[in-house]
This record gives sequence, C-alpha cells and structure tokens, in this order.
Amino acid sequence: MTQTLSEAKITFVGAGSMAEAIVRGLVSGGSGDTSRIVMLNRSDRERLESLHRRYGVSFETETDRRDEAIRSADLLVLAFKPKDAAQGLLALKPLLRPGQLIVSVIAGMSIGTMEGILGTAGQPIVRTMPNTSSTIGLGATGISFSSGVSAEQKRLAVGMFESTGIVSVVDEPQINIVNGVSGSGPAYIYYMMEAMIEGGVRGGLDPEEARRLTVQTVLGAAKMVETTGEAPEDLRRKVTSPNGTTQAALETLDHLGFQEAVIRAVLRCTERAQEMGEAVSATAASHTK
Ligand SMILES: NC(=O)C1=CN([C@@H]2O[C@H](COP(=O)(O)OP(=O)(O)OC[C@H]3O[C@@H](n4cnc5c(N)ncnc54)[C@H](O)[C@@H]3O)[C@@H](O)[C@H]2O)C=CC1
Ligand SMILES: O=C(O)[C@@H]1CCC=N1
Repeated sequence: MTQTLSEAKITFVGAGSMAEAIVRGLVSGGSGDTSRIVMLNRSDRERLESLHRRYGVSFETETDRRDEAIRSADLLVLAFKPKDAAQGLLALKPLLRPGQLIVSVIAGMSIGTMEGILGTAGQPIVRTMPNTSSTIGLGATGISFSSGVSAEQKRLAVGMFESTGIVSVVDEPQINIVNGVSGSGPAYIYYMMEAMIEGGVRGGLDPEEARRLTVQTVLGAAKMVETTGEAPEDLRRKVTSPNGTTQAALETLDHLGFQEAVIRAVLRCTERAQEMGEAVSATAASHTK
C-alpha cells in the first residue's frame, strides 16, 4: 500500500530551530494528524512541551519510549548539530530497521559518512539542506538521495520539504553549494538588511521607519524577480539612472568589493560545510577505535 505524507510517522531527532521550522511548515500546510510527529531532544523537556503546545506534536523523554519512537518511524529526521552528529548516529545505529528512511538536515555530513558510521550501505538516506524560511512556507531546500531510497520514499521526503517551500533535487556533491546559496543565504540577506537599516538611521531616519522601508524593499525586490521573471541584473539596470543616485550607491559597493565579497562568502560557506563533514568522520573514527 502506498503511504502518504499525512499518514507517515515522522520522528525528529533534535528539536532545535531547524526542526521547528520544518514542523511549523508541515503543520501549517495542514498535513494530517500532528500527533504522529514525534520530537526528541537530548535534554530540555520545556522546549519539547512548548513545541507540543504550539503545534500539537508528540514528544518523548523516557529512554524506552524514545527508542520506540525511533524504531517505529517511517521518516527519521536527523536535526542535530554537526558537532553532535557522530555520537548521535552511533546511538541510533542499534535502533534502525533495514529500509527505514533517514532524512538528514545536518550541514556538511555526506551520505557516505552516514553510511560509514551506521555500517550499512543499503540504508535509505536523504541528505537535505533546508533553510529557516521553511517556518513560513517560503523555505528553499536542496535534496539528494542515496541509492537505497525507493521511489515512494523519495516522494515522501520531497513532499515533506515541499510543504515548507520549494525543493531542488540535486546530485549529492552539490548539497554543500546549496548550503552556500540558500541554506545560509537568509543570514546574508539579514546582514544586508541590518546595514541598510543602520544606513537609514545614520542618515536621520527613525529606526522603525528604516526597518519598515528596508523590509518592504527586500520583499518587493525578491517578488519583482519572481513575478516578472526578469534577471536581477536587468531589474537593477532599471533602477539605475545614468549618473543618478543608484549609480553612485553601486559605485560605492563596487569600490568596497561587494559582489566579490558575496561570491567569496557563498564559496567559503560551501568549503566550511565540507570541513564540517570531514570533522564528523574524524570524530566518528575516534569513537569507534
Ligand atoms: N539553523 C539553520 O538555518 C539551518 C540548520 N541546518 C542544520 O540543522 C541542524 C540543526 O540546526 P539547528 O536546529 O540550528 O540547531 P539547534 O542547536 O537549534 O538544535 C539542535 C538540537 O539537537 C539536540 N540534539 C543534539 N544531539 C542530539 C541527539 N543525539 N539526540 C537528540 N537530540 C539531540 C540539541 O539538544 C538541540 O536542541 C544542524 O546540523 C544544521 O547544520 C540546516 C539548514 C539550515
Ligand atoms: O550555520 C550553519 O552551520 C547552519 C547550516 C546552514 C545554516 N545554518
């Protein structure tokens, strides 16, 4: 029988900000009985209770029941930090069923590393890179599959992230660059917004007005690219009158290396994901020695 996303039992291992962003997207997308979603955390019962109150999800804190929530899940979402990944995966290893679907949102950690730690080449693993805008249904998620993922499991995993925004299926080696563009991307935009607000305030605007104008400008610019289908470059040209104010502003950005700084940030982020993935392998190797 084919299983739908609204029937699938989903257990989150790690109940931090990314897990909450996905849950909030799932719940507001109206996908089934939310009590079938179980949240587990290393500690912090209050956090789990708060998620239960806000989204109607279940949670477990007692060892036997936590283990059962892991064993019985159709989709096991790994949502802990890379620094906790080696230990977290080793603890899961004895609880996994063959064929049980693992979905990782952990930055940097490759499918090969997960297979190595779990000691199973055939376990279906979905490696993803979502972002926190999933919270409001405007997420952008890169997703890739190990060879053991069935067509039905792919559909479930893609469906889960589609309920939180858009999904790009990519080859696994590209997940780190997705991290550089959209996984960490919201932070670059927030950083630019902080600077625009600060510029407005320095120029004499009230901070709240500077914030309001900045938010609408970023929203409007993103919507213009989406709605018109025009290239950002062409839209930028339309704002830029020859020898006008925008040109003066862009020349200042060019002088300070804005474009190159952003490109280098995206690529450095990608490289950092690779480094973090390698650190997980090294930690796992030291645990299993
Ligand atoms: N925050 C973001 O924008 C994004 C984060 N990610 C990835 O999502 C993962 C989680 O990130 P956040 O939610 O920001 O971290 P977080 O620190 O908010 O949450 C992680 C949670 O996992 C729990 N945890 C650690 N080890 C555990 C274990 N063995 N069993 C159960 N729970 C455990 C911790 O107690 C913590 O509450 C990271 O691997 C990160 O790379 C991916 C895309 C975007
Ligand atoms: O900063 C991080 O490592 C995580 C991964 C993508 C966004 N936040």
